[in-house]
Amino acid sequence: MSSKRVRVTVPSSTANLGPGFDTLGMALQLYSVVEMQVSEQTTIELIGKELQGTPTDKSNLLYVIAAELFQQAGLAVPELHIRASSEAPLTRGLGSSAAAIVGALVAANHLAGEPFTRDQLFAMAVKKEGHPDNVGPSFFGGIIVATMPEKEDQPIPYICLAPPAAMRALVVIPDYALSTEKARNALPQVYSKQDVIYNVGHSSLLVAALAQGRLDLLGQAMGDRLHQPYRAPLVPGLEEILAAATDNGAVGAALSGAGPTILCLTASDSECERLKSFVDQVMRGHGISYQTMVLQPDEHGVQVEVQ
Ligand SMILES: Nc1ncnc2c1ncn2[C@@H]1O[C@H](COP(=O)(O)OP(=O)(O)O)[C@@H](O)[C@H]1O
Ligand SMILES: N[C@@H](CCOP(=O)(O)O)C(=O)O
Repeated sequence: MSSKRVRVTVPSSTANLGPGFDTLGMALQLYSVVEMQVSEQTTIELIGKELQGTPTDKSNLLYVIAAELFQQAGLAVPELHIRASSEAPLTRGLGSSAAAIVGALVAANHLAGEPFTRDQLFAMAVKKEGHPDNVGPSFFGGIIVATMPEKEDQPIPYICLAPPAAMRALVVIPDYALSTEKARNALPQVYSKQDVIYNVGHSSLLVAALAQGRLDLLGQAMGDRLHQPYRAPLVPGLEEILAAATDNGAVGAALSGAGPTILCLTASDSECERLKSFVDQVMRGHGISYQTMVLQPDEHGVQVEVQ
């Protein structure tokens, strides 16, 4: 077991990108940091306002995930000093839980002497989250197309695409929380054939458009009928922004992850000001306070430093 301190930096993610429910996601330059070191006693230090209210005992997600990794490696679970921070707000649809899981797995794997490969860690993270679209970008960076394997013991099949160079993400982050669990519970159990065909077509077109840098097609390709219509009642302003973002400077728009953050993609930084004033009008109309950030895609994924 290593006695060194490991520092892991993990990008946030915006999952689904509209029609790619549970299968598509993009990493963003908005980071979580997890530092971990074997210690005599477990202490969890959470830095910054975003992690306020998160447990600082052994029920903390970071500790739970690290402990599970040591157990799976056949090692005794050590006491740990964990220090963490998050630039992304939690429960907003920017993949904070996925980033925490990835950060804790990678840090603990390092302390344990690297018993697991990157693909095994990815599979462990996917098992925890239940879908690969937010943990994939946090691990690998860029745009990830992934699906669940046919059999449980098979590796997660994925492809990583480089985001189109000039593309920017304007994220509209409301000041209220919406847990992924609640937003998943809003979805139906069964879909019509037409809606399934609609999403297969849109998701396929979206992946091809992103691969070829065809930002002009995103507005159409980002249409979705599997989750956004059912989550819209939980996210005031979503319907209006999805309907008119492309008339106001965006090349496409979607609910980010399970929401309530709304993602607007633009072809350059210069389109963002016009888009911000449109978003402001919609959100004020609903009396929702929010913040916006203009983010570039992250292309590196998780980064490890041993100190
Ligand atoms: N750095 C962290 N440390 C501990 N728990 C975390 C951390 N980041 C996220 N979480 C947990 O993940 C939950 C948010 O997950 P979720 O509802 O899926 O929203 P998100 O869209 O932000 O991933 C938080 O309420 C918290 O329990
Ligand atoms: N496909 C999932 C993605 C959840 O992402 P998160 O960032 O909200 O955790 C879903 O839409 O439920």
